[in-house]
Amino acid sequence: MTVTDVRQHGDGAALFADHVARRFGSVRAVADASIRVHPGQVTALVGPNGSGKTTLLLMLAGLLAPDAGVVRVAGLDPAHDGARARRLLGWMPDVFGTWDSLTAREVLTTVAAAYRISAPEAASRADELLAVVHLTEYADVPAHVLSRGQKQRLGLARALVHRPRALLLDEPASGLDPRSRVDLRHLVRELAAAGTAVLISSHVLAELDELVDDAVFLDRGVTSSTNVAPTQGTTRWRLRTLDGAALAAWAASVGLPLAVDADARPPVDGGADAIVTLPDERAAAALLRDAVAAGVPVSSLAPAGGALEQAYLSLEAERR
Ligand SMILES: Nc1ncnc2c1ncn2[C@@H]1O[C@H](COP(=O)(O)OP(=O)(O)OP(=O)(O)O)[C@@H](O)[C@H]1O
Repeated sequence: MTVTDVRQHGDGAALFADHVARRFGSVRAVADASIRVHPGQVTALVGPNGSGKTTLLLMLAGLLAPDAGVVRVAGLDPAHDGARARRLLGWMPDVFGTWDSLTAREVLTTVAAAYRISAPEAASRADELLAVVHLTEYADVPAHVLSRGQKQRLGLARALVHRPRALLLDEPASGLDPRSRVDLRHLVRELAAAGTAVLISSHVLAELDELVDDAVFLDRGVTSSTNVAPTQGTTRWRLRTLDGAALAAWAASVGLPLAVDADARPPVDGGADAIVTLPDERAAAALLRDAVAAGVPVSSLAPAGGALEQAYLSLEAERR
């Protein structure tokens, strides 16, 4: 297969964007974005506010045409094969939208009808999905009565009505309580295990760490070169001691560089927090053993932030 063929057919990816760009007047919302999500894969689309995440998702969903570049959904071009591409795709926008007069159940059966799912099948699919997102008791309540988090859950159910092969989730966890976030994680992993490709946009990295297989970072409309796996093993560790002077003296004696931990909550009187950079968990265990043996009162040593957060910060540092 030639490079042109790969671009034209999407490289076997369920979701594929290659050097995609999109402007709004003078604003370059997406400048050069490339992404691949294969069946069964969960990928995070991570970037600061205004970096172009929603714009990129809208292009993948076929709701916005790119000015340049190639978008494919399971090999189909949403611009020319819109109906077939949409049939394969589930889209959960960051806000639920105006479906206010319909009940939760009607929202789902209406979407099912749009996908030409028969009425009996639509009714049973709606019941099934309302149970999945824990909204069964709200089935016959108008959607506008639902809370923000409940609307989010209904939005997720709506995206799943037609059993899509690829799923685009824009900030799906915003407004969800902790229980619903855990449920969302389990549901997304189940969908992926069944072969669905999932792309999740978020700037809340902590909740993505356990969920995603890899991540694409977007900054000012430009993706990092390709999908990157969250770094395995943690490099930055937060060390807290009850005696800052003892820690400083021991670190100096063994040549261990300590960095100030700007994010730490204030330590107890005389105590201190420091960031140490370590290659892996074995090094962390050794450091803890040696510090305690040298009489440093260490009260905790833990990874400073998740793997995704660290990958994101190191990428940001490289770009400065
Ligand atoms: N319809 C539009 N018209 C004009 N500018 C737009 C439009 N949509 C997005 N933009 C601009 O494009 C840039 C990227 O916006 P986008 O919504 O894609 O970012 P985002 O990464 O999803 O942000 P957030 O994390 O805040 O949701 C922003 O500067 C935004 O103001």
